[in-house]
Amino acid sequence: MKRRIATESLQQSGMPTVAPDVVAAALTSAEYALFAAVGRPRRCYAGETLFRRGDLGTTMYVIASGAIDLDFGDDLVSKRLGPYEFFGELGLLIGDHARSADAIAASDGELIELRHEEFQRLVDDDPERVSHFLRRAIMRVVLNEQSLIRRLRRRNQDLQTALDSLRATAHQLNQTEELIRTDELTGLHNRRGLAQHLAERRRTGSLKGLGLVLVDCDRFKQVNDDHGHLIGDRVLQSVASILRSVASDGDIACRLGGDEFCLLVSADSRDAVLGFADFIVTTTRGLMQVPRHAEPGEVPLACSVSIGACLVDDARDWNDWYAQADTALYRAKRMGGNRVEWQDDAFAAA
Ligand SMILES: Nc1nc2c(ncn2[C@@H]2O[C@H](COP(=O)(O)OP(=O)(O)OP(=O)(O)O)[C@@H](O)[C@H]2O)c(=O)[nH]1
Repeated sequence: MKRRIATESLQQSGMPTVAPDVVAAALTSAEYALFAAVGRPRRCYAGETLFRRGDLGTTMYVIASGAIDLDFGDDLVSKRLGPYEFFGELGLLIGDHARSADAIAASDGELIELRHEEFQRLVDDDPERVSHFLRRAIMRVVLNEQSLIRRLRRRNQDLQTALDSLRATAHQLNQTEELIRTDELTGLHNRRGLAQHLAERRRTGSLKGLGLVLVDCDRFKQVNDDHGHLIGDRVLQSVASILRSVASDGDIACRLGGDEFCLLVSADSRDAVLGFADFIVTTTRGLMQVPRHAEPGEVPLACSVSIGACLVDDARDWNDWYAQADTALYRAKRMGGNRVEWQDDAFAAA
């Protein structure tokens, strides 16, 4: 029954059909009698190692009683062989072959050892039976190799699947991290994103030559009150777009919360920082004047903004820079908004 199943599964797998007795791992009783007549009997004991993977060997073994475990290592399936089954035949057939498995006795038992001299006597005594045995032995090696290749392929596929799923998870994590540091409404960095950016710049020593532009919408509450929250959102998005258009690679535009934004830009002089700030104020002003014929009522595209600007002292931290820029922003608000104010470091310290 076992033999029939083995042949059927081979046919299903598209491999060449082989006679059932060729596939069998056990010797026929005639073969066993022949091998037993010339081989050397040997006792083995549970746990005894007959050979290790990689050992060179020229002896073949037939099991007379007991059981032997073959362990091919590398997570491959181990095999347990019983009476009449044989192993180690490649060593005998091709000479000094590196063993492909550990062979360990699973119980006490009897083995028949065959070395080259004994095998030569077999060939002389019964060449026909030995030739039949040889064909089987070779076919068994081929089948074992093919089954090994199939198992390795399957393992490879499993690994590939695991790798794909790891990649997908890493991608999702990246996306989640991106979401965590991004402001949902405007797509700018949020405070967390800004903090990460600053920590990274401090770590790499690249906080020199920066300017801070602190932006706050003027009378934004009124926009919400007059036109509703959705229009308010759109106005915030317009301001965010202007900041984004100014930021180059390495700069960071951020929504600090509500209607407050900031831009941290590469700039090594007051004029350079003021250039960015003026552009933002002028552009929001310009947007407020764009005619909106398609819109019912006077729905604003933007609102005016107040800006406080300063140069960043890399020996200090965010709280100091923010306080410095905020001093200027507060002044701009007090003066009616829609303008830029500058704050020197010395003035902040005073
Ligand atoms: N539409 C909208 N409104 C927001 C959002 N976040 C905060 N706000 C509103 O923004 C308004 C900010 O109001 P205030 O802090 O008083 O500032 P302001 O009205 O601009 O006044 P000044 O800064 O003094 O010119 C509040 O009414 C908040 O409810 C948001 O995500 N969307």
